[in-house]
Amino acid sequence: MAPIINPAGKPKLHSQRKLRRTYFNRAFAAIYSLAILALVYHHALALIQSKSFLSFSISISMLIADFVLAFMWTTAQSFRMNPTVREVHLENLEKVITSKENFPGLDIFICTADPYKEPPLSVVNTALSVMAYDYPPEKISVYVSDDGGSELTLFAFMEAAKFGRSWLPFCKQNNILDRSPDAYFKSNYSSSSETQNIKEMYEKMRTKIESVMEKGKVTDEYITSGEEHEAFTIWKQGSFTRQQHPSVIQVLLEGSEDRDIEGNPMPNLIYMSREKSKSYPHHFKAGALNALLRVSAVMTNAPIVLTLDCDMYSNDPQTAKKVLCYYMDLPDNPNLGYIQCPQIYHGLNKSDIYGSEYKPLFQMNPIGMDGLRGPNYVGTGCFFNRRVFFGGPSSFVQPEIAQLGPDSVVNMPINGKEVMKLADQVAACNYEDQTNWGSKIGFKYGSLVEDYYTGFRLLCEGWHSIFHDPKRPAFLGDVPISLYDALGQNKRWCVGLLEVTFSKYSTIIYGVKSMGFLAAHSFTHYAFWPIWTIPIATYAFLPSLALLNGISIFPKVSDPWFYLYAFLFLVAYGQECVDFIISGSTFERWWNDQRMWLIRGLTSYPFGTLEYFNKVLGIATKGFSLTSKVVDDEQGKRYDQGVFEFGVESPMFVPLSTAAILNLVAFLYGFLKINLDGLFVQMFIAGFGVLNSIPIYEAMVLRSDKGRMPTKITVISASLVVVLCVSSMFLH
Ligand SMILES: O=c1ccn([C@@H]2O[C@H](COP(=O)(O)OP(=O)(O)O[C@H]3O[C@H](CO)[C@@H](O)[C@H](O)[C@H]3O)[C@@H](O)[C@H]2O)c(=O)[nH]1
Ligand SMILES: [Mn+2]
Repeated sequence: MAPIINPAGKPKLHSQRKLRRTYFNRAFAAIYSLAILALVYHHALALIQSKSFLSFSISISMLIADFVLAFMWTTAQSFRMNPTVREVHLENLEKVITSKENFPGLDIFICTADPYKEPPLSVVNTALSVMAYDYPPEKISVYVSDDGGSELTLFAFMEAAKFGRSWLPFCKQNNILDRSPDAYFKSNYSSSSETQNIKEMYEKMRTKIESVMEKGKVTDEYITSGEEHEAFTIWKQGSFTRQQHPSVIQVLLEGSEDRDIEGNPMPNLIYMSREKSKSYPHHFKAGALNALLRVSAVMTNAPIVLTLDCDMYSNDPQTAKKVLCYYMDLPDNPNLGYIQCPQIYHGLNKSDIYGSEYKPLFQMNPIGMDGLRGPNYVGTGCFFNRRVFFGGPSSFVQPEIAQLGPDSVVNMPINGKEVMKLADQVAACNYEDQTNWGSKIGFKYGSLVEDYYTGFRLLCEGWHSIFHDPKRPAFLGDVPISLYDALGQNKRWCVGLLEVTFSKYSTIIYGVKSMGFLAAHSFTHYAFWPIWTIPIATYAFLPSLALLNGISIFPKVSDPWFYLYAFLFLVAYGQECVDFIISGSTFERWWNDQRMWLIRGLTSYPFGTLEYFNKVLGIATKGFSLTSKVVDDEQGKRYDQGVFEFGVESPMFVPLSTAAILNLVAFLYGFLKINLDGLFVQMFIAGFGVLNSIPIYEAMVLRSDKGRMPTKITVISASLVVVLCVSSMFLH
């Protein structure tokens, strides 16, 4: 293990600066806070003056809704107080690291969990893209964790190991930028006999992998050596299932022996599927990552660890070196725990209808957090200092066996008996019994957003993190392409976030104590994400229902208080929009992002909250439902055209459609009514709802494709609107 040191008198490897808008943001926040105080006063007044039970109930509902909005706005200001951007000076790196031997080792973890939801071919592409990093290959080890325990995935990787011997030298000699073969062959590369040749090899590999996928198992005709044959025998024993099987660890490439077709060393490539048993919890991805930490410690124990999801391939071969520009400064910054690259996606449709880019979450807010303690960990594209997994900077937690410690030096062949035996032992399902794994050591257990939770805990322990967001994205990933998938993912996040919110490591108490007010508040903003459902649902239903009953709940246009509402709404929305566009997006994408925020407020946020409470009460739990990465052709086409995909009879769509219909009814009613005095704001809100709901109406009425709104949902929702309207009439 090469030490990460920085010789004195070093050239500058990276620099940072505060964004110019910082001061504007701060002044602005002060003004907006005053407006919020005025609103509180206005609400208090309304509450005191309310004359009936009904008006009191309405006032208190609006007060709570606005309180939550104000709370979320306040926590979000932490992202705006000290935004910091960084730049690396890669050209100076070779002045600091003068020979290959001095590069620190890099262990890369790739997680996959289901060959049918995460096609092995694309996992292979991810692996090849990082195996081909511009970095000494003898320093790279790629570990693939297969929680699906699938021979199909192992087979795909055996093929990848063979293809890699040609692919790596091809990339390096031709200075290819897209080192995921799939991305490369989809780009407009210049054709030559060499590229033809390599493309043919890729196609051959692809056909093989796909036909094995179709068969559902690896039959003898695909096996070329006795060694391979032996590797698959374990699956042939009848008792092997994905929930119950012994660990499988296969070294597919060994750097010290295997060479590419040009005779250069290859990186290590290791396939592993940790042992699974129904009687032990496996902790989903966090469990997989901890098994990876241990197995890699036994084999290579590199000081830098990169975690990657199977659907996030490397888009820039220089990334590992760029990251070194931060790591080499470690002596000056001994608490640097991890370097997070943003999640950026390929294949988004032009206006990103599902807001899948999550631009604020993945690209804008981390800049703000970087100026505080550092960005949150987002599960993929993150380079860790291995040491962070063993306690805080000044409180080392010793693992149970010395070989797992960050300072242990491995000098045995990774394929040797001794190493393999130990690897098997640490990949066992009962290995973590009575140990600190998941609590004080490794990735933390207890939340479905193991990434957010682990990052938060690490920063609380005293580590810092850095946000690395170069112009050419370091990694590119897949997005969910149906509304149901997008919301399902968000729902899982909500469950995970609430698990943190209500744990003893809550961001508001433990967080503030450990990392200070502002930094903790950036985490609090996410911890409370699901409560956005309160104001969104209130605003979706209450103003419309009141409008239908002729009850005015906002100030008249002629009332000076009206301007307060107008200011609060326009300015908050305006600032979000401007920030969005400044950070390189479009108005259209911002519009869809805010629409998805509203949609989540009626779907994944409340349903995630429900699921969380079910889990607490011990009623059914879903666990980690994977986001599907497989694209149905028709569905893909609709996505590319920017058409919303409903299709599923999900209960989540019921509140959404109900609100959409109600807003339309209220808006039309208001339109026909002549005397609108005092109802303008409610008309505006209903109209805003209608504008946002256009794709929903289309899906209910105009479309006949498979992605339309299921009739059942439309009927239930329409009936609910009737019920709501009638019962509200009885209330006053
Ligand atoms: O039991 C499991 C479940 C999942 N995974 C892997 O976890 C990754 C993320 O799963 P995915 O279904 O793609 O979830 P997303 O919602 O797209 O992922 C986001 O949210 C997760 C937390 O909920 C983070 O772990 C991810 O990094 C982040 O990209 C994938 O590589 C899976 O193979 C496992 O290894 N084991
Ligand atoms: Mn994913």
